[in-house]
Amino acid sequence: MSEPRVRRAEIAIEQAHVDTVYTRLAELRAQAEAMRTKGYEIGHGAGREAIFEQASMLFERDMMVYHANQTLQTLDAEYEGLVFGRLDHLDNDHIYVGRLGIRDAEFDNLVTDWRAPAAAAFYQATAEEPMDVVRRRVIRCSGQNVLDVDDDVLIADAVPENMQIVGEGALMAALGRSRGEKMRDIVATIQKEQDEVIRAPWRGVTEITGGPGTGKTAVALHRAAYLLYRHRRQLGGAGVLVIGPSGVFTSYISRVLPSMGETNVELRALGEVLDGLEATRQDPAPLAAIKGSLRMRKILLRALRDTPEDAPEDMKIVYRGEVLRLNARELDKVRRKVHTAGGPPNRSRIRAAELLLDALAAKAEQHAKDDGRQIDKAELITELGERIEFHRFLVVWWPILYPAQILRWLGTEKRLASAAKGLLNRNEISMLAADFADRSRGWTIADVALLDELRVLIGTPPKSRRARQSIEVNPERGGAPTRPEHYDEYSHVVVDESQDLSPMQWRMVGRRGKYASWTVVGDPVQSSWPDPAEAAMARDQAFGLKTTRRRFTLRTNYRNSAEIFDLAAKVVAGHAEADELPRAVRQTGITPEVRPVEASGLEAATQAAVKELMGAVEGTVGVITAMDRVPEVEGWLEGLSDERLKVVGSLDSKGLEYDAVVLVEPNDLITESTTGRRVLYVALTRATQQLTVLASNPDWIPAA
Ligand SMILES: Nc1ncnc2c1ncn2[C@@H]1O[C@H](COP(=O)(O)OP(=O)(O)OP(=O)(O)O)[C@@H](O)[C@H]1O
Repeated sequence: MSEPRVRRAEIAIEQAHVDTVYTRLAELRAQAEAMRTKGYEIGHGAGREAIFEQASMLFERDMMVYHANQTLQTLDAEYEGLVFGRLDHLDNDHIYVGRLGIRDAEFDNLVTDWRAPAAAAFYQATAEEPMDVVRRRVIRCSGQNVLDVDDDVLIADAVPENMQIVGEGALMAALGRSRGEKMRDIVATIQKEQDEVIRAPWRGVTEITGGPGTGKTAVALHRAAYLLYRHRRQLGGAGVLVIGPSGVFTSYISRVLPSMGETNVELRALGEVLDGLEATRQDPAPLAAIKGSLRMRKILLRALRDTPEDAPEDMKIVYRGEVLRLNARELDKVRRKVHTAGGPPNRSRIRAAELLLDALAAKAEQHAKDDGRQIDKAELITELGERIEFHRFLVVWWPILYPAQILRWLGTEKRLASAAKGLLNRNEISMLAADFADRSRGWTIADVALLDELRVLIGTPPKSRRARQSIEVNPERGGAPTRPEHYDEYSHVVVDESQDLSPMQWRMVGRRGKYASWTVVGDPVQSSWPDPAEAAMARDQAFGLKTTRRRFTLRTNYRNSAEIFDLAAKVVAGHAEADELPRAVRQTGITPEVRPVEASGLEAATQAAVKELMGAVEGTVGVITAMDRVPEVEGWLEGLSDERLKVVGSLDSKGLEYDAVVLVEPNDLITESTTGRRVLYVALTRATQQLTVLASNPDWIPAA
């Protein structure tokens, strides 16, 4: 048979199996629906039964509804091709590999879940170590239709006569395809070096390093799905948290886990880790460097121990006809004494009241001594402690504190200078105070870590502490748990772009992973954080005492064409060891264009380049520029609004990718931060197919 006919015949064979799978899926769905309905009926009968029977019925109902909902959720996930692989073994048997395990009514396997041990050979078998696999087939589907098949032969001598072989490389085909707005899963083409990371043990800390486009993010997400599948009992209940650099990034990766049927993973951007906040704004580099450093912890601690802004400066109270008075210095002494005990202020008001009463008693004793009298101290404390005016004083002198309020106080240069003595210089103090004083633009991403630190330092007032609930499982939401505020019991935490976390951010994330194992993804060469040693220390503290640490390095760049990556590698040549740069596997024959442009002609040149690239690629086009130029460049492109087009600042482009990129003024990226070349390297490695650089100054590219 000719190649197209063989291909068509093989597609038809796989289509028949895929049809069987979908028919079975519909049956399973109907069964789960029926179970849910039955569950609800049990609940309705409960009114007429004895109390203990009611309770057990309600429990049974909840469990049935919960399980039915979970099954439906798994079955209803938006699978982009439920079946994607087939392994033909030496013993002439074969299995299908898919996003979900499915058995027929006789309990025979129709599809093996990709995470099951039996499917491991799909990713691990090679011609050198074929693991009894003769042919590995990738099946490409759109919905329920098989579009194509692609084979690897692993034991050439064992191919039986009736076995047909089709295709020339599913991986290359997948890499060459145009990109949409959201990242896709890679279950069908996970490579061996990636599979080892995905299936590494769950305990301890797993570090994944590697250059741009090596699949670190993809691998970390598939690892989360794998761990939940294999260790659901240990990890599922407490939950998995995935931290990414920005909301744009978490939105970009948001479809990957649901497409594998995994909905019980929380994705949070660094600006959203603290409940109730969604910060998206980046600070300019010098401010971010201060806000992220560990010096801030000391500053915050001193700030919250300072006298609150509206606190009264002295206290007067009448006891048995005599005025007892505490002046500012005496009150300060009491305040310091309360803080010396080290408790969070919002939990220390009782202690503050006790010490104030002690100070008042000491005053009364002093007066009495001067007059040659005696007083009963216990009686005084009881009587004054019950007085309404004492309580009125206490609530303003020792108010309940709020994190945002403390940062606002630091907007006063004098207050900040006192809290930052010996830690910040005068320039830094003015810059930071001016920033905290101006709240008109909302919080920045770096502020969120400060607010979270303050939340813990200040403590929860006793009443709201009591109101904290444990995890509630809501069966109506398909089992997705509603977690209490500031939940900190995740069983596994994934941190992406970890090279950029500041020490204060590591502290914030560490708080959520006190009991967790970790997967930490990063590339030091792409770092925009200026003090890696301090960040490494804070990171190690976040991991706690966990001793097992394994590290994997991915070395193949699957995103960029080799031509694009060659250019990117040049700009970090002096900032990276040769083995820190990955190898790009795909040649396109299209070299990136570097266009010299007059600064005055940038607008027109950007519009022209964008139009060209929109015509040249099918998928997304990203325009990357320095952070503070984003609104200006957006203005230039207003007339071209198109869903495929996005303007993004350098720091916000981390982790993203586009079919084509227009990079506007690379020199601006270098000068906007202390790690400018590394940020430029990030920007240059976002394109899968085409890159155009518009530069009014050639300094950004080192001379050959
Ligand atoms: N085995 C694979 N099969 C198909 N596509 C892959 C594979 N590995 C990676 N990719 C694709 O390569 C691109 C880059 O992957 P990813 O974003 O995970 O890389 P990264 O290492 O996190 O990059 P960066 O450090 O630049 O953020 C993505 O489009 C991803 O889907």
